[in-house]
Amino acid sequence: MILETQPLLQVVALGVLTHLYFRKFEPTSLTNLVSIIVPAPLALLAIQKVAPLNAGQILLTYSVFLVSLICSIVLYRVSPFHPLAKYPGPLINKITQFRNVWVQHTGHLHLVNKDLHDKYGPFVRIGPNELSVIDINAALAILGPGGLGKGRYYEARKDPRAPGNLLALQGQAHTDRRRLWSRAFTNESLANHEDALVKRVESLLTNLTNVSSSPSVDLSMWLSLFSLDFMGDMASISILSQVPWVVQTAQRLPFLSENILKLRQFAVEHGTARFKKGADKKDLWYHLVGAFKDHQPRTHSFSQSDEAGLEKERPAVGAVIADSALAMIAGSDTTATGLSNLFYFLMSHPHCLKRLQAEIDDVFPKDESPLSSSKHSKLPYLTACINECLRLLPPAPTNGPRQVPQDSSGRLFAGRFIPAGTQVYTPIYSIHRNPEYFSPQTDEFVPERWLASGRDDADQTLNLNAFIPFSYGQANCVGRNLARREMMMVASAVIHKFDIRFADGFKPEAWVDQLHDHFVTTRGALPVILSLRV
Ligand code: HEM
Repeated sequence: MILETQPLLQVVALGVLTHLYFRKFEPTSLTNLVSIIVPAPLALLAIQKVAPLNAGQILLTYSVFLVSLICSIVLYRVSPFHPLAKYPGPLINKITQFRNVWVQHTGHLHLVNKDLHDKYGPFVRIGPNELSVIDINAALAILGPGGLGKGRYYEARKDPRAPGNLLALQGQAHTDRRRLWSRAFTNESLANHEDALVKRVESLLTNLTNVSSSPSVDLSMWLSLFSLDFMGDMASISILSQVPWVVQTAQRLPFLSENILKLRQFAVEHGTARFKKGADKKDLWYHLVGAFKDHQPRTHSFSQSDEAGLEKERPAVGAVIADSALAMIAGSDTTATGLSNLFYFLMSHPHCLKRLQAEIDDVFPKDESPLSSSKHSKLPYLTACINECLRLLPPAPTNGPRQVPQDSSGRLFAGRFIPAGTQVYTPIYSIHRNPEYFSPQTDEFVPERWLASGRDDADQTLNLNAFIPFSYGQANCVGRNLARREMMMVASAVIHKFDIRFADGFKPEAWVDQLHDHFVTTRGALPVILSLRV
């Protein structure tokens, strides 16, 4: 025997003790983890004074230690003593996060999640310390005022070298930064953004007209270019669509990938230039930085701003640049996905497209420009189509999780106790496809369900509270009104100007197959044929 029974039992005990320690002080980084796991068995061997020590003994000690640590963790996670034990879910998910990591990598998280809810019900344990909740009362209480804040999911996505953007901030810091963002999306501010929006929609129409003689036009790509350019206008970062990797980044978006770092660098360069130049329009940047009263270019270097004097604390330049980069990603890709999905649904349902085109023609007769938000309220069927599209294919399908504070005694939501430290997902895709909230034809594109005239049937269910494509509560989508305005304007303008159908040979199912959930949705090509209307 290379080690006696008693010393081996001590190694087993060390494995179990290490697990107990991890339960109280969860390692937050690999360095943290390794700095405990590597020295602990060596320290024990030193205490045991095993001599002479050889490689076999060290190997055995480490193996026994790791096996005991892992067994202790696994047994605890599946035991009735685990605080989430009463929640149903697949055994593998209770034991490890690795399955989720893999599923997330494949881009099918939203689909797998929906299957789990279909099988296990509205509360599912999807990870050792993770719950997914589609009971809308509980979900709204979790996301809404007095609910839960963001947790370790967002921490892990922060770049330690850069200041946090709005998405990554929590608590008072989030509230303070959000106040600046909100000013950029009031009705008055939206009216100020109208010119920039109209200009970009016009250039989209020109570009589509130029390529409309081709046998196939990738509409998804053109919508990406449009939304990137428009967000570039808003965030004061110009000529985005002429930089190919920016488009690639927006279309693929793995967090903090090489392209994201390049994007940040790009944002820093352009943001710094804008900062020096000053503001001549009231775009998003203007609100994040603060207004320049005199519209004069700056002649000296600033590290901080807020000349409007609306804030007690001036926002730091680095934070404004970080938020600017966030706007380009959060604001462009999501809207382009929403619009692409809308066209996909309309082309798949020609009778809906026909009805919509009639509505648009009615509101904007032949010689009238459709580029006016003031008439959007006269387009109820378009609003219904957009709602239905955002319901069936929400561009942020899983939504970011919230977390019960680690140092709390747990929280109660809709009568269900959720223990401290639990990360809670409120997956939008699964909520929107729950027949309890939307039926009949839950999985079908039926815009009529959103119209009062289509809801005569007493068997129809439309739970407006359960419609949360922009999430809900204090950290919901701050740009939602702008996103809707963009979608309304682009859709009405394109449908007003073109007849549109899938390109020959394109299989529409391929569109949905290529939608991947990577926090926001990534997508493939949408080949269409455009014919100018006479
Ligand atoms: C159809 C288009 C859009 C959809 C479906 C969408 C959806 C969402 C969702 C679900 C969230 C919550 C994420 C979370 O809690 O983890 C969010 C947050 C956010 N969205 Fe959007 N979004 C869209 C367009 C926009 C636009 C145009 C902007 C403008 C810049 C924008 C800026 C943001 C920002 C800054 C946040 C973070 C808010 C915060 O943490 O307080 N989004 N969006």
